[in-house]
Amino acid sequence: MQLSHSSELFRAQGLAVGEIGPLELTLQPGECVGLSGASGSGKSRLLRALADLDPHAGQMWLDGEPAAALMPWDWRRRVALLPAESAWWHDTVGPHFPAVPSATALAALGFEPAVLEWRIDRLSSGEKQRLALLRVLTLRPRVLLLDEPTANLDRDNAERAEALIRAYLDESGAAAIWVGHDQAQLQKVAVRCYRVEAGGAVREDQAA
Ligand SMILES: Nc1ncnc2c1ncn2[C@@H]1O[C@H](COP(=O)(O)OP(=O)(O)OP(=O)(O)O)[C@@H](O)[C@H]1O
Repeated sequence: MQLSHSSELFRAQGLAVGEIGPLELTLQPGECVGLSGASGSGKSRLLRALADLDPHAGQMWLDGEPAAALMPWDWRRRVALLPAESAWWHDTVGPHFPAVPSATALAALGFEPAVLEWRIDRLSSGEKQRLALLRVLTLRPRVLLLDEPTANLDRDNAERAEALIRAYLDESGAAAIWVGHDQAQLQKVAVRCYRVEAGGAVREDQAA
């Protein structure tokens, strides 16, 4: 089925993984929505299902095209997951980037270009988190799946990350789903919020 809502960027219909869901969600260009819930409620599993990384029920569309029409790797490049714990497999930072990030982009998260030469084993958890955010943005995804993207950051760096993500959504027309525990932050960054309830039901959070 092809969808023809001209301004609709993304749709998930009946998305469920195990007992988590179903999630009914549409995203417009530039929108960021929040996803919260108790620890272990299933937020990360839902993000992995949205990235088509794990088997799931339901259907998804991007720019009107069904997920099934795209190769899984192509879907994951367009609907890109920033996991809570990033993976690093080269010795230094630079080779992990599909395209060299600009000095401006690095500076936006507090780095000098020399960071690209740094060894991975010297990175702090917050440095890894900021660099992983820059890395996923270089893919220029249409939908960003953000799993607690500022959990390891101090307030200044968290605000820098929030501003960079907002600037990317505004400039590209992409959308984001932001998993977080900090309700004040979610209210600031998200246009609306969903909550994974005990038992796995996902509801729009009217209190947010
Ligand atoms: N492949 C899987 N199959 C079955 N259960 C799983 C699988 N992966 C994770 N789980 C379980 O599902 C539950 C939800 O995990 P998930 O990582 O999605 O929680 P979360 O809401 O993101 O939690 P947190 O806020 O602590 O990061 C956990 O109890 C976890 O052990």
